[in-house]
Amino acid sequence: MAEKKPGFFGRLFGKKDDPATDKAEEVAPEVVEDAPAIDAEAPIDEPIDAPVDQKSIVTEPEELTIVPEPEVSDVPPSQAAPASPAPPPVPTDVGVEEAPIVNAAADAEPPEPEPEPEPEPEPEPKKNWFQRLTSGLKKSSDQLTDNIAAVFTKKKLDDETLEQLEDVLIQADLGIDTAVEITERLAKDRFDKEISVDEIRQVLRDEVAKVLEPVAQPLMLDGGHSPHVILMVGVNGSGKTTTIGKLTAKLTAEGKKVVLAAGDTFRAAAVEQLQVWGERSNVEVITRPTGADASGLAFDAVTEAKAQGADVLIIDTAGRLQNRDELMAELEKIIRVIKKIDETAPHTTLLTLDATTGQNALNQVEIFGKRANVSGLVMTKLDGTARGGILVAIAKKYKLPVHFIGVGESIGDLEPFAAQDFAEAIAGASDVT
Ligand SMILES: Nc1nc2c(ncn2[C@@H]2O[C@H](COP(=O)(O)OP(=O)(O)OP(=O)(O)O)[C@@H](O)[C@H]2O)c(=O)[nH]1
Repeated sequence: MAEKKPGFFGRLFGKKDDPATDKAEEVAPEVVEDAPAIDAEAPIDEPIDAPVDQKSIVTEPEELTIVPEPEVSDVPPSQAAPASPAPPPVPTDVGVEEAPIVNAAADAEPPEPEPEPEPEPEPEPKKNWFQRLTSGLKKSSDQLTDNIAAVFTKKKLDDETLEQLEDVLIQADLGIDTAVEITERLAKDRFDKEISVDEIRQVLRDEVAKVLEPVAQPLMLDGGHSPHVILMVGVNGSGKTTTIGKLTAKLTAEGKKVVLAAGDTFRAAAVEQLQVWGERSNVEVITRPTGADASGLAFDAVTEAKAQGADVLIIDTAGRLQNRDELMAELEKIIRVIKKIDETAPHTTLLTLDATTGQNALNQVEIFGKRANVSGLVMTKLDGTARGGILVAIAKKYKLPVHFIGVGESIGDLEPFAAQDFAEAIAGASDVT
């Protein structure tokens, strides 16, 4: 398992001890007043499963990246806390004289014994990051290995099995190039020989790791910029805002002063969602009323974050489909406007990709890459998808750095991308050498 690399932000910025402070009052008052009240129905509430203990973020940054928030509970609230037994019914139609208390007690049936309280279920042992990654990618790896096993009924590697194996790998979204490389390597080394599924998984793991290693790069924050501007882009629902929330928690835990900008000015709920994440890390969220110009907000946010001496400004943007030309043009405008203040900004443009979208993610990288000059990727929702292989195809084709992957909705479910861990998890090969 590759070594975890928390602390790279610290190394880049040096040990500037500037814990984020509550800047909520500094948001322009008229903006706060204009902001609509939080809608209890809004989907933003779903991932917010427990308030974050801010002290633990600041004082125990190492823990933050590893220990997840409690999972969103499937247990309905009624079961989570057993209700106290109902009080005995009070007779209302019996007068005091007609119902002598002593006799009533003597005649009464012996009281039912108190039901034994249900034993508390054993708390699930906390999974480490690699275990969560492996269980997140289980669907992908199970499907892959089942299909490989189905191909290798004959045990001998011949042309037919190689061809079938290639199909299986392509169906797993790994991409044609990687599929061909894997089968070619097998053909070269093992043609006409007996081979087991484990041996194939081993080759699969090694080849996937080879593709991913060059792109597994930590997010580098350039301490020379104040602030380092991160622009978050991607299609609707790909996980931009959630990733910003998780990333902010990491950065503030390292003592960085972070400011957020709610660039999705189309949807009040999107602004509120970012505000909730901002509160969790106790950072300021710059907002404008719904319908305001997103590039104007970006301009103000860079100006404001600069004035505050923030280390990092993260600008959220509205989700947009890559084939909507006018929306992509709006994104280009946001970037142009940011450059008016700092021509080197945005210093990082992160494209969030939803792993469950499969092949369409390739097209997203292509178009966002060209129009927004994407500098790095975050792949979200790798938990529970059978399509995790797409990251391999993207890495092979575009060679863009992959900084983080998300395997859940909670604050701790974002980790720097580690090629070897991913390769092992997707090949289901942690048990083969
Ligand atoms: N399972 C899982 N869900 C995630 C992950 N990341 C985000 N989500 C969920 O995906 C949904 C969409 O996430 P958002 O962060 O709102 O996505 P967005 O890109 O900001 O969405 P728009 O503002 O509509 O463009 C939310 O329900 C998140 O909780 C992840 O890694 N795993």
